[in-house]
Amino acid sequence: MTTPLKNPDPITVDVALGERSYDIVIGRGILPSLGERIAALRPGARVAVVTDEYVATHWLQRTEASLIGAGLATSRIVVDEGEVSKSYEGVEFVCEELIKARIERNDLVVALGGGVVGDLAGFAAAIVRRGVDFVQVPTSLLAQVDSSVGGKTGINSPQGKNLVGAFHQPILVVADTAVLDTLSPRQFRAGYAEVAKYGLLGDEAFFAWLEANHAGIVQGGAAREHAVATSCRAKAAIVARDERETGERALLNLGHTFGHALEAATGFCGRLYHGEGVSIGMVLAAELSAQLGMIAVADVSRVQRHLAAAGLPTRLQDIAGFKQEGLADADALMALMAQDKKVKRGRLTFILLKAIGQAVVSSDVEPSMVRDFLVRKLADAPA
Ligand SMILES: NC(=O)c1ccc[n+]([C@@H]2O[C@H](COP(=O)([O-])OP(=O)(O)OC[C@H]3O[C@@H](n4cnc5c(N)ncnc54)[C@H](O)[C@@H]3O)[C@@H](O)[C@H]2O)c1
Ligand SMILES: O=C(O)C(=O)C[C@@H](O)[C@H](O)[C@H](O)COP(=O)(O)O
Ligand SMILES: [Zn+2]
Repeated sequence: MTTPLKNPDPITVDVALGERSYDIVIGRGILPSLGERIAALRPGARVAVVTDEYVATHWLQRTEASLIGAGLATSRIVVDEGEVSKSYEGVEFVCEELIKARIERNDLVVALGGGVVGDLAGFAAAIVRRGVDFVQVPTSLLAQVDSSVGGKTGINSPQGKNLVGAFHQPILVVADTAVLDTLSPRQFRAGYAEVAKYGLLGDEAFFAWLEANHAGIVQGGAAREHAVATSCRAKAAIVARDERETGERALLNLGHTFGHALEAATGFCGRLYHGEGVSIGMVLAAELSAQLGMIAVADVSRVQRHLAAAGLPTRLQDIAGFKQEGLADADALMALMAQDKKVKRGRLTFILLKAIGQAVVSSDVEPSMVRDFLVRKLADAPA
């Protein structure tokens, strides 16, 4: 695939949810069109832009210029970067700032940032005045392919990941792929885990395309837009069929039962980013699937090889200091997994692989088997 000489037209993906339907608009250099797009949907609305300190440095002025240029009044709320803002303190701060700015029910919140800002601002929008509309302007790869779509919003509890939140769909998603040029290489790679997830859970051809083209996504150009659009189409289709995760949507949690427990065990900090936990979690899910006789061992190796080739951690020992604290303890990880939102009547639910591109939801795995599996994985890993 070659880089086009000039920007092609943006790609629009529809999230078909009846009266809560919205567009995801994807394209290089489309941030300046944000104001016009919002003004067309909500003429005269006042807009509170929620962002984090890093994203603000690069993209806040251009975002505000676009909004003001379209005749929209703006205010700004800047939070600390990182997972620490997805907290009770973080949501209290954003809610109080929205109220102080007199954001009314007919006004708008714009979430300008990665998944942290999207989840946090979306949750604040869901609860301030019992619900204000919001627009997602995702600025990380992870947010463009995953967190800005589907309406899961929320914060972490000290006891686990995303344990307090609400379903609140945005009214528009605007993903300017040029914005990803300022993302750090490690954060770019972490977001890539969620891209690979779509291939693994339901699209073998996309996974094979990623094996050949993942470097092009980093470089930018048409491969990047293709990866973002393919991921958004896959997520939009699942969300449209199962908005509230009563069944099929759980497939989007591939790698997350293990991954969220690892994030909690490492204290939601820079030691392990969400996408990195998902990468290790997807390899663990594939290995568990192989142990259950569901997937060929050669396919598990293919999963691990591709994620490692993309520069992602794939083993427990890839986590800095993993033998410390609760991380190297199977019982502590089991206790963290017991808080997973997919747990039903105390039973863990896993997303398992029958093949690359064929994931299934299972509540049939015996906890003792999972524990033994973790004990073995931890014992295999060198200190
Ligand atoms: N709601 C969902 O469906 C969903 C889906 C996947 C992940 N998530 C959540 O998303 C979060 C992870 O999101 P993330 O990986 O985007 O993390 P993040 O929001 O912390 O962003 C990663 C880092 O990159 C910086 N950044 C973002 N965009 C940038 C840009 N364009 N230029 C320079 N720096 C930039 C941020 O300041 C931050 O330091 C986790 O909390 C995860 O649970 C939610
Ligand atoms: O949108 C979904 O559904 C997902 O599961 C996407 C995940 O990538 C994302 O990390 C999500 O926040 C996890 O959801 P949770 O319900 O397990 O907190
Ligand atoms: Zn995720």
